[in-house]
Amino acid sequence: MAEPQIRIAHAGKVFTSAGGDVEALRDINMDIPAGQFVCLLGPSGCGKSTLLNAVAGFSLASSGQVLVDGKPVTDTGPDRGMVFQEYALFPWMTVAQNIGFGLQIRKTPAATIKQTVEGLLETLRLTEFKDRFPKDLSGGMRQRVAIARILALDSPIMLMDEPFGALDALTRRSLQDELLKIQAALKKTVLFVTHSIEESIYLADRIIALSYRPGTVKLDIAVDLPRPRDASSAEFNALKRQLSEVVMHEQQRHQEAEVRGLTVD
Ligand SMILES: Nc1ncnc2c1ncn2[C@@H]1O[C@H](COP(=O)(O)OP(=O)(O)OP(=O)(O)O)[C@@H](O)[C@H]1O
Repeated sequence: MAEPQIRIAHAGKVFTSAGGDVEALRDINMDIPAGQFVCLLGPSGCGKSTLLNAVAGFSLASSGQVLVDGKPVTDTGPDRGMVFQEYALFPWMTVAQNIGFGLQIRKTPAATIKQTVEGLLETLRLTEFKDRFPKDLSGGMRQRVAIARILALDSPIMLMDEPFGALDALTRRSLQDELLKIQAALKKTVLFVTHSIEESIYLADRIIALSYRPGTVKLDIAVDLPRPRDASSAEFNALKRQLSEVVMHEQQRHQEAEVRGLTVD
């Protein structure tokens, strides 16, 4: 069998601070093949962002292994592009400049940058906004720019941390659909963090639900429903019920821990 593109083996993460240690992740194991769309699901504080950051190389695992294409992650890299919830765009650059920035850093020839940026502006329906600055865009458009920016670098892996969490329901659905189209066309591997059960079922080939602190893999399931997925179908709702039970249970542990001011182990 082919090597997985991302392998996480017995990974753990402990944050050390003056107030004491926080064990955010414990013994996380998963193999993700190239081209798979994986949603990491769980309530606030279960370690979803911590796990994504360990794959991105922003903040490394404190134990175990995180491998990308067989190599341990020790730093960020061009093979992994990240999209955050808050739109991490450069406010002083136009849409087109934001999209082309990574290529400019790589010293890509200007003609190639122009061609790539124009193609992405079209794919993400941003052409008429190319000369605007981020402050003059809606939230949905800013996230389109953020997606275009990592597509420009052609990273095979897209890491997305609640990218649509701040958007209204309609904009969110349209970006979800665009992302699915892009992923199907470009065969990217996507690791997508969300706390929305519905979003995870709508998007994912596979859903991995994490438990509340320390984050462990609570459930790892394939979603085989045909696309586009119908959120009102019986199959969709059966899966929603199954996942709700898991997530609600962890949410409850989170709330109890907050009330007691304690860490749940
Ligand atoms: N730098 C840090 N120092 C100490 N504790 C941290 C640090 N970063 C995260 N944590 C703790 O680790 C746990 C996991 O945090 P993380 O942000 O990964 O959760 P999450 O599932 O992404 O939550 P959310 O959906 O709220 O972003 C939390 O309890 C958090 O308080």
